[in-house]
Amino acid sequence: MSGDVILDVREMMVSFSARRAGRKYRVQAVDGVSLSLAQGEVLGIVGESGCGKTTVGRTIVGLVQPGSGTIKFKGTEMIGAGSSSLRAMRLNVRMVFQDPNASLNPRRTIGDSVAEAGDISGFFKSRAERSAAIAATLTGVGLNPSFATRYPYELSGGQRQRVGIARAILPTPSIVIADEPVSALDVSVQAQVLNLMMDLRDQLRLSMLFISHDLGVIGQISSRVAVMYMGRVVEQAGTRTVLEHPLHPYTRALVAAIPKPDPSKRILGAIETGEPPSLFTRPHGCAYAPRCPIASDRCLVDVPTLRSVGTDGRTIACHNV
Ligand SMILES: Nc1ncnc2c1ncn2[C@@H]1O[C@H](COP(=O)(O)OP(=O)(O)OP(=O)(O)O)[C@@H](O)[C@H]1O
Repeated sequence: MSGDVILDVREMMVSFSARRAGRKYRVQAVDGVSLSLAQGEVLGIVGESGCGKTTVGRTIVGLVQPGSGTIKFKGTEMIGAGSSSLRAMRLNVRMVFQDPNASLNPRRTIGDSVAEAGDISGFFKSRAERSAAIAATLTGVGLNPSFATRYPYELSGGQRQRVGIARAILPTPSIVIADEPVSALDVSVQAQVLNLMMDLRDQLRLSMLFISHDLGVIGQISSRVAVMYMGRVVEQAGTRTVLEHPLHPYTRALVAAIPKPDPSKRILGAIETGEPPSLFTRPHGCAYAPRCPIASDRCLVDVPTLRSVGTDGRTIACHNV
């Protein structure tokens, strides 16, 4: 990784209480995740539904409290920080949510939604400045400024997600955490919204955490990828390295599952053949062992920790590669 680190997460642990068959459990949604993000970098976080990706993003922006760990934004610890540091961080680290229908208030105009963070923080000096900033931001995400007086129901899904992005970039933050920002959209619209995010990354010099279950989508926008499985990072490396030479057996299964133009060349990975994981029945050793084609006896008892492999900053948690 090059450049200044602006976000540094160490050993993040997050658990939730859950009920199953009348009994109360604590499930460990995030189990010791460490990540860092450099200025202008896009780090993809990929993994199956329930692996804890969203919880990592929501914890970084302060929507979920971690059990332990550290979250440093530009060198300042955010967990337990005073309200002025937290306010500054909230304005600088913003989230684009998966479902623009759920994240936009149906009773607020688009302009009011886009200006919300600026309004709360006292960013705008005058009504005129506020209106101009809304118009410029809507234009920047490819929407006509006249959308400011409209309501979410008047917009298509793709337009609503553009509003979701506009909300996250006014005022301009340092970091955008995009949680599955295209997965609720039609395939034809996905590419347009992805292109918009890449343009904004370049124009505004944004750093991004880009969360997706789809390694194909992650591959288009991210410079590095962290692969998560059951609350842990199992492999982290440059995107090309991950896509062209995946090492962890789970990463290999994810890469094999990326749709190929020729369906006969599509390999069925273990991810499609094994049992999906459950946090209620976490295995003792490596969480992936029950689905892993190369698991050994050690994997059933001993949790692998991340170690460096090779020279390009790749880390991997596997006993057998
Ligand atoms: N508020 C909550 N209360 C209880 N359990 C939760 C809560 N939020 C998440 N979980 C549980 O934590 C685990 C991780 O969820 P999370 O949403 O972070 O995963 P994910 O990888 O983002 O999956 P998805 O793509 O389906 O959102 C899941 O088992 C989920 O049910």
